[in-house]
Amino acid sequence: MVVQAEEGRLITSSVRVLVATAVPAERDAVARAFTGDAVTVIAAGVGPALAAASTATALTTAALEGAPYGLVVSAGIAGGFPPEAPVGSLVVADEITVADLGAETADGFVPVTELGFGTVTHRPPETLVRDIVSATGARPGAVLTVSTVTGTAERAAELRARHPRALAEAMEGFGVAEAAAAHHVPVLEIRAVSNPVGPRDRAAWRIGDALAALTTAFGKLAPVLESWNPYDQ
Ligand SMILES: O=C(O)c1cccc(C(=O)CC[C@H]2O[C@@H](n3cnc4c(=O)[nH]cnc43)[C@H](O)[C@@H]2O)c1
Repeated sequence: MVVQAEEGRLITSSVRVLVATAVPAERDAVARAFTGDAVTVIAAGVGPALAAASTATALTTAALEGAPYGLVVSAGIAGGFPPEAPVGSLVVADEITVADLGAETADGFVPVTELGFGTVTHRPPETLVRDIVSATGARPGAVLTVSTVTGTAERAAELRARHPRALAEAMEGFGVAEAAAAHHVPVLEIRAVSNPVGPRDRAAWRIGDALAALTTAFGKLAPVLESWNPYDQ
């Protein structure tokens, strides 16, 4: 709920929230937690490019209709870095960092920012991250966005060496955050861990458990999101 003083009167209005998941199963898991129309949940597609395009389209459409979103949330399942983010746990991003946007050199990976371009990190509002931690028990930390799911212990170790605060990796957060930034709208990323980041074992992914954790988390989040004051960042 936003409260604004205008000519001596108090105006209250709810922030409209857009939640962007990757696939329909994630969308349905999140949507199950909400009633009413303050929160819209979309399946924006897999990977940062499609997630960015879908999110930007939804934001533009809402703005043109005169009902803009005030908050964007990237949500879904993710790989968790053990031992901090075990399977079934919940993670909230205090930074959303793209891990593979840059150049490979003889001296190792160089992020695009060190090449003089763009950005590699978006930071969600601190107060909101804190409130989400309190409401859900989620662990706060860096969530990485990758275009290729990690499949070896070596790659997992390399990512953690470059990003010691990383708790999880997924494939959409940075794309969703770029779209939100283009619209000057704050962004969050919330992930339920379905698998460890490391050697590929797709059959071992606990997708059902992670989707259930997502529904439970968003059930606890509903009042937090609906009462958030964007002026309190
Ligand atoms: O097959 C299903 O029923 C199903 C249900 C929900 C989601 C899926 C996905 O495959 C979603 C892919 C989505 O998950 C994220 N993800 C999960 N684990 C990882 C990981 O270890 N590394 C990177 N991304 C991961 C990612 O955001 C994908 O978009 C299937």
